[in-house]
Amino acid sequence: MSDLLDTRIAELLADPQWHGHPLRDALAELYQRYGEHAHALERLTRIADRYQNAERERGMGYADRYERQLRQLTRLLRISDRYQKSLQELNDELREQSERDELTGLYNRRYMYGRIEAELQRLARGGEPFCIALGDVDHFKRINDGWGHGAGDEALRLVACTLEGRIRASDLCARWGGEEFLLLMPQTTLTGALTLVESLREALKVLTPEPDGTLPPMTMSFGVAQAHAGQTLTQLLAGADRAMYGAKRAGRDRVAVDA
Ligand SMILES: Nc1nc2c(ncn2[C@@H]2O[C@H](COP(=O)(O)OP(=O)(O)OP(=O)(O)O)[C@@H](O)[C@H]2O)c(=O)[nH]1
Repeated sequence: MSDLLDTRIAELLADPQWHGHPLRDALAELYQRYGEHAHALERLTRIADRYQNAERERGMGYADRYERQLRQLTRLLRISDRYQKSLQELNDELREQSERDELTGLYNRRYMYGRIEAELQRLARGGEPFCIALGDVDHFKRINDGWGHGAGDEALRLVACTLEGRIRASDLCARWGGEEFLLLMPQTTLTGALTLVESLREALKVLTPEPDGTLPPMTMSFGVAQAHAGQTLTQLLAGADRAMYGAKRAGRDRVAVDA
């Protein structure tokens, strides 16, 4: 039955003026039967469709079915690969974040502890000499107090960038805390370390933290210590710290060695 006729009959049956008409009840019954038949026909068609699909499936050769399953499996594998890749990326990102200082992007103290410890173990097994240097920005408090914390942060980022940009790929630079930075120089003798740290000190002197030059030039004091076989991490760090405070006491803007 067309949709139009369907609507027309439904309207006639609903219209009160035909209530009591001798043909109305017959039409209503016919209409209901028609609805039931249409519903039954629809169900039969659905069953026939399913049967046809099942037949087609049975008629498919093993090779076709195998091909289809393989395609489904490949699709699943691709999805799982993508999922694993994003998990791996997330993992790498989290690890990277846990090793880095938020302000400067340099390695943090925790990461550096592990690296220095590993170098000490290498040295104890007869590895090559290595050095560390602890650097502290001179009179940094003045920058914070005079130009605000934001300018202080910017100055620290500039120092980090300068140090990081001038060391060798095998050297490591970390923000030790506050305005302190630590350098790890593997396979480096004391003479080599002093040459590098001196050049860093010189490079820092010419830094002007803001483009308009409103901040005073910055200087840093460094303490350098060479690691000895059998030394503990705490002993080595204490040596660099002593030397750095020696440099401060001697007038700042200099490099001192742990005797
Ligand atoms: N803006 C900023 N300031 C920091 C940060 N961490 C530490 N400081 C500041 O660094 C300053 C360190 O001051 P001090 O330890 O007195 O040393 P100093 O002024 O550098 O003087 P000397 O080390 O003796 O040359 C303090 O004012 C701290 O608040 C930071 O992440 N951002």
